[in-house]
Amino acid sequence: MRLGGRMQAAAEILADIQTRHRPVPEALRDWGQAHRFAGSGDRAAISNLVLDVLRRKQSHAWLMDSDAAADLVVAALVRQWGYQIDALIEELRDDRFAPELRDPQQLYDQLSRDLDEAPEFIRADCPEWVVEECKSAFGDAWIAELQALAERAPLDLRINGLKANRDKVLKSLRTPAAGATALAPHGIRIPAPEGPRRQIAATNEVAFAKGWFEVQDEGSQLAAAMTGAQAGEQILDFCAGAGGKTLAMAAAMRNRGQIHAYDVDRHRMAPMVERLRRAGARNVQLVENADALAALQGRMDRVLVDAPCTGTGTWRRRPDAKWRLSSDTLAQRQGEQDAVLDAAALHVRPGGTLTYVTCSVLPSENGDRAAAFAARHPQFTICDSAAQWHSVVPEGSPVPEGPTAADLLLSPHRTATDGFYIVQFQRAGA
Ligand SMILES: C[S@@+](CC[C@H](N)C(=O)[O-])C[C@H]1O[C@@H](n2cnc3c(N)ncnc32)[C@H](O)[C@@H]1O
Repeated sequence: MRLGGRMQAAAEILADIQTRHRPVPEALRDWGQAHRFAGSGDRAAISNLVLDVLRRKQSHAWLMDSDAAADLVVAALVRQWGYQIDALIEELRDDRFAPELRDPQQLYDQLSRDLDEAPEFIRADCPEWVVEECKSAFGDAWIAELQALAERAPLDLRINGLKANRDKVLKSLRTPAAGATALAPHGIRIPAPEGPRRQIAATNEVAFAKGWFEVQDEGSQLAAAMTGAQAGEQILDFCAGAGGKTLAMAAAMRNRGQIHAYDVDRHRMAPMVERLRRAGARNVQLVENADALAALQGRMDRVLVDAPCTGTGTWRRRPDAKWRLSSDTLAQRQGEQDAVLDAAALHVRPGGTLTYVTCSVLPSENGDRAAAFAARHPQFTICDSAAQWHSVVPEGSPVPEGPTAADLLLSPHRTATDGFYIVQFQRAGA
């Protein structure tokens, strides 16, 4: 396919997402099934274009004075893919599948408007109703923070120390752009490809099948490391899901001690069985029902709550979620977060720790929930995260302090990771 056909396809898929409120992966898959002639390069380019438009949908629409999908696609090609307007017009000139472009002068005038004149939420490319929360999370840097959340994300891998090391994985990948992550001790980063290019399919690698690495954002790797899970300890991963952090803790514990992995939705844990086998992790026990948790009460050295949240910290990877988020969903998550913290806290032994993590940057899911928990549970005090941070990351890495300075707030702008909030409590007594 030539560029015009790809643009047309992206516009059709965007219209489908908009009008039928469909998740992006579903809309892309259906388009692919209905257009089997499209090669893998076409599919990658179309998918990149759709996701790029969604990342900057609002500022594109403001500049173009239109939220028509075809106009947003043109804006993405110029603003995100680096096309010069003249070159774009030239490339589309004899392309019969290309969408009709506006008059070149009008295009030029619109795309060179000064975005600084747009309202703040347009410059930040976020829903207007989250502005106050974002200001309170990031202060003066909030627009830069939100703009960083509107960029493409790299692909991060976590080396499984039970089976491999960084050099071994880097050699097997043979991807010149791959290198060590700046903060996470077992991470590899492959930068996001530009324009239409495809990211490597890491899960098709032999090294992946052998369990040498997992795909995991650097922020998520750091969140798991911040639990401080040590060999020989008893750990409860209370919101284990498919086990991203369980696997990271199992590797850190060198298979010694025990991780009890629980999730209220046990179906979510099913993929973990195969992931654990592949990783050679043998110290994880899946807890399939809440009754079985009773035996663990008051006995755990560490409990991790990787709480259900709005996922605002992952907007780079799931830009459609940004536009679907509602204040009702946010309020619902807060209730779930309080409940899950209260339930998980029962399992911490005296002197043990409780780590609360979200992949959100919104204070009402983060510091506010931590403060409310501390007020309800005076036997838990907030630990100073800085010492633990320094024990995980390379010397001299600044502490990405959260609002209380004892907690942490990671973000694409601060730490070049997804957005994560991390706070640790210690239960009184020894
Ligand atoms: C952010 S996801 C966990 C991701 C996982 N820890 C990982 O690293 O791959 C949050 C999980 O919390 C689970 N959850 C929600 N409410 C819960 C509750 N009350 N008790 C336990 N798990 C809960 C959800 O089913 C979901 O799988």
